[in-house]
Amino acid sequence: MSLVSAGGQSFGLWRHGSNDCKTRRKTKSIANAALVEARPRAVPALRDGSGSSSGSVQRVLVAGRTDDLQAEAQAMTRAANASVYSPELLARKYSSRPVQVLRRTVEILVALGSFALKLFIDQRNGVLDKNKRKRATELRRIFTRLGPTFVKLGQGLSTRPDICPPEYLEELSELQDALPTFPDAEAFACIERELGIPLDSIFSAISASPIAAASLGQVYKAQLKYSGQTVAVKVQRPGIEESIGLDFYLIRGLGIFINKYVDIITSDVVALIDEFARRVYQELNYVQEGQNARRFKKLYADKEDVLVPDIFWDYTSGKVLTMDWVDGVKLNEQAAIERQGLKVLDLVNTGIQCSLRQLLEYGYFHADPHPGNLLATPEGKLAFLDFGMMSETPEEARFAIIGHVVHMVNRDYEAMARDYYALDFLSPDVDVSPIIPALRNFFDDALNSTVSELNFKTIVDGLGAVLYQYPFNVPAYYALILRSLTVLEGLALYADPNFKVLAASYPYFAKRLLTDPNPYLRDALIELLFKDGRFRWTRLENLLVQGRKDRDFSAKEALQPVLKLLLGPEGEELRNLVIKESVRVTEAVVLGTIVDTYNSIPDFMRTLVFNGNTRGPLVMSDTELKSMIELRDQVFRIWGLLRSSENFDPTLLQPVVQVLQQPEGRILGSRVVGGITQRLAARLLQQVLRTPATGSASIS
Ligand SMILES: Nc1ncnc2c1ncn2[C@@H]1O[C@H](COP(=O)(O)OP(=O)(O)OP(=O)(O)O)[C@@H](O)[C@H]1O
Repeated sequence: MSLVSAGGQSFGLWRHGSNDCKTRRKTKSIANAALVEARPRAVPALRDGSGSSSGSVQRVLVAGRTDDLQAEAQAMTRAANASVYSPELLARKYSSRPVQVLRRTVEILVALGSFALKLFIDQRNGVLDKNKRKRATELRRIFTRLGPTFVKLGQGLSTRPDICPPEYLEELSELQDALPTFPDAEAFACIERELGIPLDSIFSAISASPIAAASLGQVYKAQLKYSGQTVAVKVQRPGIEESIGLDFYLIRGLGIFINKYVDIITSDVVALIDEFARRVYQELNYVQEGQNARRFKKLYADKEDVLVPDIFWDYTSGKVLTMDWVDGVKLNEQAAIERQGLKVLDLVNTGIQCSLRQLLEYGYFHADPHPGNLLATPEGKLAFLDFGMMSETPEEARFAIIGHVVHMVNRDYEAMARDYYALDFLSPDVDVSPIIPALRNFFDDALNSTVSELNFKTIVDGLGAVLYQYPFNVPAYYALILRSLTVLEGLALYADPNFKVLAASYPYFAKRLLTDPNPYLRDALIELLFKDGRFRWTRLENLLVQGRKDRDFSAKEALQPVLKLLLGPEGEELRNLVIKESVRVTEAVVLGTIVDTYNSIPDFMRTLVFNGNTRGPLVMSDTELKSMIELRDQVFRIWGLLRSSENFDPTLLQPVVQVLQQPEGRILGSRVVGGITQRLAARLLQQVLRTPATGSASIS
């Protein structure tokens, strides 16, 4: 999209702007004053400068931040009259406008009524399932025709597997950027009105038409006059508050009717509508969106492969948002990305890692990561756009989600079903027992290979199908999480049909499990590592192999939470398990060494030393010996994994030494030694007596 010069005398663009020359001259001085202050990126400019001392750079940083805060405060003042959702105000307003209300009611009823009629006919003809996809496409088109409220409603429904069948979820998730544009003249007039400055004072150039038109606004590319920086300017659709206000008034009326007369719907429909409307109104306040972007950037853009545009507060208001222009290609334009020498899968991986941190670490996440909002920059960074819809995962739910994945890996369906209380899916009075067989049915089939080989969408659809049949209430944040990851998986699958989101996420889960001191995660780790009183070394090895793939993995933190528990008052059960396991491992190491030594002796020496007996140094079945050697090798491999980690620190073992030094530990140590001695003594006795064992070990 070419830029049109906005500054020159010969320039005709201003015809669209303010017609009042006097007003323009008056506002120009305001503009100049504002421009002096408008330096959101002053810091890099100074860093490039003439080698100022670190002290002065610090002072400038602080000054830059203060300027930014002031500019943000001014933007907030400009947005002070942004509408907030008030059902009472809407009721007061529209009860006195019956014609307008009637016209829109008929429009909506005709569109949705004809759709409902088709569903009714499908049901009578027994083709409801067969026509699902077709009807879902029709519903998407109807929502697009009915305008922004319904596009938003459709976008919202597309995240609700508990309400919509999968075909509808898929179709409705395509409701993006689907609306027609509005006249540029109105957009430019809106910028001038909102910022109180003529367009030519702000921009030296601006695209003559929008580069994108989305549900609530359209976006222009422009160049800032004071600095020459290229920016994106999002301008809200004129009259949008009016149109969504009327729609919400009507939809709420329907909700009141449902609450009163439709008994099969037990949820409070009006409360759901109010919550949704509140979110949409929040999206209409672009200052709020700018603040979301700033918070998101602070939390996640510390990684060099993530980019979040900076906001230019001086040119931002409730209806105008000015931010850094991001040069990039949408993540679903794979050919264009590859032409730049970038790999889609690398970018998707960055997206997945960033999403996991959003969802499970800070709990503050981008709730609308559709492909249009994710760009690949020429430097290979993943840029996030559109911070209108953000959501938060409550802290308990973050841990419960990780636990749920662990239970899924373990195929512990009882625990999975119980998780739904912690996840707030089910109220505590609901009996989970009927859900367990449903979960088992689905996952036993789906998980017949390893979980990491499983398609994320298959799991989501399967869970969705289970949730759809039971009295679940999926909190909005959870539905949004699923959507975020499904979107990323969908993008990855274009590039590599074998890509698995779970496999890509597992290193993060493994790292969190191995290192997070949160008691819930520590217990989940213990649960994962011990089953039926046995330590599962394969699980630990797998976790370490996976965890090491995560960039933030620190070997010295691995297992620390569990080691600490070992010493604590709550660690009794764990201590017993550890003692048993220590005996097993020590025995494997000692006997393994004996076997190795035996094998290293030349045949003629063996005959001499063992007095003609070549059956081996131990009386043990093949299987027993094999599993013992496997255990020993596995323990060595795990040790090797830890030692070869970059930041391995021998003090890692300090807690173990501490355990052994403390009275509690000494008891533990003596119990270990006692256990080993007993086992070795038994072996020795067996050896001496040479009980003829079936299939005794042939060692080679
Ligand atoms: N900073 C930017 N740099 C480059 N392009 C941008 C920028 N911001 C927005 N765009 C373009 O404009 C499009 C619409 O922007 P955005 O998604 O923020 O609008 P919206 O009205 O909030 O959309 P939605 O319907 O998803 O809520 C984006 O998909 C992207 O193509």
